[in-house]
Amino acid sequence: MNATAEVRATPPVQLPLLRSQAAGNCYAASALTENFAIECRNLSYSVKTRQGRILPILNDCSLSIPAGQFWMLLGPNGCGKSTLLKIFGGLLNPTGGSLHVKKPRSFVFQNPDHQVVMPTVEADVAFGLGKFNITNDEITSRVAKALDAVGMYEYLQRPVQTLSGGQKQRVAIAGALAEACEVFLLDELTSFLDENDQVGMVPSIWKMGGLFYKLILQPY
Ligand SMILES: Nc1ncnc2c1ncn2[C@@H]1O[C@H](COP(=O)(O)OP(=O)(O)OP(=O)(O)O)[C@@H](O)[C@H]1O
Repeated sequence: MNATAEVRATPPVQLPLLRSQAAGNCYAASALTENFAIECRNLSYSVKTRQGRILPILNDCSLSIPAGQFWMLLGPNGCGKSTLLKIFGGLLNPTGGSLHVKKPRSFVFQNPDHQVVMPTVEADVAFGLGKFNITNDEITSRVAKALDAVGMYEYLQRPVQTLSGGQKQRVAIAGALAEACEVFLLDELTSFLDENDQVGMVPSIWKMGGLFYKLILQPY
């Protein structure tokens, strides 16, 4: 991904279209601030191939995402959206540039099979809450609210292996919502959902996560 990637705000918040900036331009001189939910400057990421060649994947990516807003990053297949999101989620380390992401943050993978791991829907959504110092009642309440937000409350006791791909994706989203993180990172959140559900999901997440900062990445 280079300076051609676009970041667009999605409804309900309308924001001007931004473009990532080339290295050495407006961001080069100043330090990152904590004013943004996500901010990166001149970020790069490369991998080493089996032949020992350095393969650049991200090159000079700069963007600033304000807190409390819902953003979508659009770009063609293979341009580096997932890689950038994984860097924001702390799953990959950038090889260059600077980065600030508010914490805690939660990440929803493109493929829910990589995320939905517990035997039942209820257990899966509650899984990530084990790391918080909260009561069982609070866990039950958060699980119920998160499942309600994605239209899956009635599936509370369902074994996850009986769910469809789209239902699993909803459960994965509910798991992230239940954690009530500062930054909410969704990689192609609607890839397993049908057209109607895609339209409905964004407002549901917006409503549930009104206090969250969100970033969604999808191909054109
Ligand atoms: N570990 C790796 N080794 C080699 N190439 C990689 C590696 N990780 C990513 N790539 C390549 O980097 C590019 C960006 O991949 P990425 O998954 O970030 O793209 P994307 O924009 O999310 O694509 P899509 O819209 O198809 O999901 C692709 O060409 C991919 O093949």
